[in-house]
Amino acid sequence: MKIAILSRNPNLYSTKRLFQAIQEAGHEALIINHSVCDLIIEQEGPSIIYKGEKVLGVDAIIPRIGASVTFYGTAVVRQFELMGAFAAVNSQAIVRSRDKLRSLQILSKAGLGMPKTAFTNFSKGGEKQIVEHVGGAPLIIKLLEGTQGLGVVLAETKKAGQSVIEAFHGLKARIIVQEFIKEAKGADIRAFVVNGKVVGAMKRQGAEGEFRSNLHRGGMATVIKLSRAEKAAALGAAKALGLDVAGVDMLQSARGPLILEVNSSPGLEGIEKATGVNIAGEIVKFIEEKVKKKTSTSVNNQ
Ligand SMILES: Nc1ncnc2c1ncn2[C@@H]1O[C@H](COP(=O)(O)OP(=O)(O)OP(=O)(O)O)[C@@H](O)[C@H]1O
Ligand SMILES: [Mg+2]
Ligand SMILES: [Mg+2]
Repeated sequence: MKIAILSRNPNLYSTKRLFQAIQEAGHEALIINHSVCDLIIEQEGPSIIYKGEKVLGVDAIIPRIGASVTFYGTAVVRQFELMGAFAAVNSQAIVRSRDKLRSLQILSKAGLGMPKTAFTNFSKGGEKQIVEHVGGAPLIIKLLEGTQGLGVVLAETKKAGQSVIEAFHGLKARIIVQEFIKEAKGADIRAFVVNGKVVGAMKRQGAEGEFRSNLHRGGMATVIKLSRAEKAAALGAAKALGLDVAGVDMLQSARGPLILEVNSSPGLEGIEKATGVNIAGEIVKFIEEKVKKKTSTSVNNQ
């Protein structure tokens, strides 16, 4: 099988590990920088030109699309899908998961727990009311498309909350406002889901005095065994968003696990190092299973 990793940086831990896992399983591995692919769309069918040559014979792709290139990256994933390649993460699901608001709407419809969240259309003068919607202070304000913990603010008082909302809206930045989950104590849980199974889980504890647990913000990761409810929440979230490979972030609260967000290109370094699990290998196994099934159904249908 020929499996391509869509990644802009071949030196990233995740890219290197996936490359290695593909080769270890006896397949041909290649890395394609999606940001410099040209997409050709014509009557004879879709094709991709990469470094001056037509991309041919790719059986499956593993998209690793950074948040800043979601639009172009997902167009490339879609093109591969149209060309018949199996995508470990579906293009529509990536788009869905990138929008925090849309994801939370879908997760709430699926009956999953989450911090109470409010969204408003730059309402001038309505800041006080938004703060009340989520139960007053302390509260969390986040940019809709932030990542690595940047653009997440904790407001300790109602007044501070209102000013931050005003400031973001003044800059025309879209935000969500959320109840602050105190019991989480600056920690969150990352469950790594592959093909309807939790293949690894870690708890990330924020640095001293930091409410954000992101590893990029100095958080520390340790392996954790999930409760039954946490496992069910992680699997439910990945399923609701249509992601076969996902990093589900949850907070532990007095009312059970609360989903924060679901990542469609979750990093492998933190989770593999914390758990010792060969997560890259699990992703390759999943692809093998899907592509085999696809080939056998097409034979059966002939
Ligand atoms: N409602 C909340 N209550 C308590 N802590 C929170 C809340 N929301 C976020 N946090 C903390 O802040 C961190 C960053 O928030 P979140 O994951 O939503 O942002 P992000 O910038 O998208 O991060 P990522 O890099 O994981 O995409 C969380 O991991 C968690 O530790
Ligand atoms: Mg995020
Ligand atoms: Mg997060």
